[in-house]
Amino acid sequence: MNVVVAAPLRSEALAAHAVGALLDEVELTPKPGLVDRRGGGTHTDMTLTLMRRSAHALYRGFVEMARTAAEHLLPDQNLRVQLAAIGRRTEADMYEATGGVNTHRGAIWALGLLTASAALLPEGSSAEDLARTAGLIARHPDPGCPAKALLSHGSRARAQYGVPGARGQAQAGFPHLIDLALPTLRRSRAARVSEVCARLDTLVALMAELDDTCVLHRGGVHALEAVRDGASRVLTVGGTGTAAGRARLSQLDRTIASLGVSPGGAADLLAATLLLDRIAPAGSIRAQHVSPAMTKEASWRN
Ligand SMILES: CC(C)(COP(=O)(O)OP(=O)(O)OC[C@H]1O[C@@H](n2cnc3c(N)ncnc32)[C@H](O[C@H]2O[C@H](COP(=O)(O)OP(=O)(O)OP(=O)(O)O)[C@@H](O)[C@H]2O)[C@@H]1O)[C@@H](O)C(=O)NCCC(=O)NCCS
Ligand SMILES: Nc1ncnc2[nH]cnc12
Repeated sequence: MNVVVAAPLRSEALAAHAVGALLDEVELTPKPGLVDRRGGGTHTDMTLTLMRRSAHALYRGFVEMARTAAEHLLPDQNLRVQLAAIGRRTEADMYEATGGVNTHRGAIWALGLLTASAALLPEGSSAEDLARTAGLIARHPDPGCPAKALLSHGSRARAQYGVPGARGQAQAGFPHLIDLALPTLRRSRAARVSEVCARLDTLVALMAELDDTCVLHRGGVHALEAVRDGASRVLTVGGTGTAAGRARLSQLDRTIASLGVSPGGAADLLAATLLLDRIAPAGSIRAQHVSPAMTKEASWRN
């Protein structure tokens, strides 16, 4: 049964799910190269405590994004402008909480867009509809984007290697979430591996397919190929729920440590997957099954 929650409370519930998904991601262990319960991975400036503090600091921004979207009704240019302003304020909250470390910039982007689209659509909407609507919002231009944004690691990697990066992923409606990560999470669960292994399989599936600008920025194409190849090798022997898969995950951990890279984009998309899993459970309704009477704004969802 879907419980309809009043808009302000729903915004807070969505924000709590977004923060919960970020915490679930960071606590997941062992994650190659990333911050987890073992330590900072290949990051010299991040710790588990810092990542937890960062996740909590984003709550206010996610509430604001959800409230703004709920009041707005349409995924239009105006909403994009408002979300970008809130997104930049939320980045400032992150930097304040972390003493200037970029812990969750990509996550603010991905989970912010998904939180906003969940607030915009009827409760119980499917993951596909949430991701597609997030993509509609992301495709509008961002006139407030400062010139210095072109100097970000992601922008440089996109220009140098011609990959779509975090922006392209969102604008395409998060295909890696819908076609890869969420199906992997649910398939692994159905195979009755532990929840930790199901989440690790999801991370590894993302690492095997993503053009992660974090990896490209630090290690170039050679490192990206090594990461993707090592991750595929975990999956080809049945994933992290098998002894062979676990051995290959350890090998991937060593490879990534020796390359000194970090799959930060895959980590963000794992958190986004866990958010969708929380707010759009398997079997949730698709747009074509939503009565137009449920919302005046049904047309843009079809
Ligand atoms: C559109 C924006 C995402 C800006 O994008 P851009 O590419 O210009 O900027 P980046 O700052 O590089 O952010 C992209 C981050 O997204 C993650 N990511 C990477 N590849 C992908 C991918 N293929 N798909 C999805 N997501 C991806 C990744 O984030 C994680 O890594 C961060 C650490 O990165 P970095 O600073 O490079 O770290 P280190 O390697 O550790 O640095 P050194 O130690 O080497 O110095 C970490 O934060 C993770 O989150 C990419 O980094 C968007 O941010 C934007 O426009 N924002 C403006 C506000 C806005 O519109 N908000 C919308 C509100 S809903
Ligand atoms: N666990 C993690 N480690 C490093 N960077 C990240 N970005 C998002 N999650 C991360």
